[in-house]
Amino acid sequence: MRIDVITLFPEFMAQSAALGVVGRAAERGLLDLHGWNPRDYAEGNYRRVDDRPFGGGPGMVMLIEPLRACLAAAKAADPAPAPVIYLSPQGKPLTQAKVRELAALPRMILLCGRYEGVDERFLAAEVTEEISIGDYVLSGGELGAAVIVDAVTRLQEGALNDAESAAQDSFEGPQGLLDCPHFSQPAQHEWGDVPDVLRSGNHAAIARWRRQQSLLRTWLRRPDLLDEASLSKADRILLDQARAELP
Ligand SMILES: CC(C)(C)c1cccc(C(=O)NCC2(NC(=O)c3cccc4nocc34)CCCCC2)c1
Repeated sequence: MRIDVITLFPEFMAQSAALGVVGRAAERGLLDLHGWNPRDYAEGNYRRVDDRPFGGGPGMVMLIEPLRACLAAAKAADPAPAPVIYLSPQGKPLTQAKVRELAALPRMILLCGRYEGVDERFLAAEVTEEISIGDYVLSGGELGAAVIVDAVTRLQEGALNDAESAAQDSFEGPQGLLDCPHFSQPAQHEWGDVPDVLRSGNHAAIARWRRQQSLLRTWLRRPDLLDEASLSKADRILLDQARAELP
């Protein structure tokens, strides 16, 4: 998949895509990531990319023309059609379903805002959709772009090895439940012992315990992710039992 990121800080994107799974996928040619800096397309000797907002108020606004020229250059770099996605607090919340949809595309262009944002006329004319990674104040859209690059790259065929794929599947699960607790060495520790079932070698009991923990945690911490109506009978019994055992 090709991803072009329009950002005043292309080095940020390069860094965040150089490590781990994403870095490896890029090496394998599964991800073709390009950064484009609107400042390289700004006219005049000051190469302005921002200016003061009409109507007054604090801060600056990113100008139309440098973004327009920068986007045109990015589009021209590859014949494949690409949605132009603006990372924005006004966007639709990013979900794994959306990540799967984006991961299936041949290409996408991500636009990152800085300052107070982008001239609305550019958004109206050039942006396909707006996506938000969460409800908090950020300094720029680059972290949102990095989130999308990571989440989408993990889903590229061949990006994950078998263990990583299994982990991804467990995260994504049929219902998208929260993860169960994880333990490793030592079995005994001053902060507690590993639950006996995990050391029992009884794989059915282990799978049951993990499922029950995921169900219980999702119900306790993120009931919005749990659609109890669509739970299987077995899952409903596991959850009821776990709730009954709560102190
Ligand atoms: C949500 C909240 C608190 C009500 C809110 C309300 C109003 C403004 C902001 C805010 O943060 N403005 C700054 C700005 N943020 C983002 O780009 C951004 C923020 C959050 C999730 C994102 N996902 O992608 C991009 C995201 C970066 C500089 C250019 C203008 C946008 C926040």
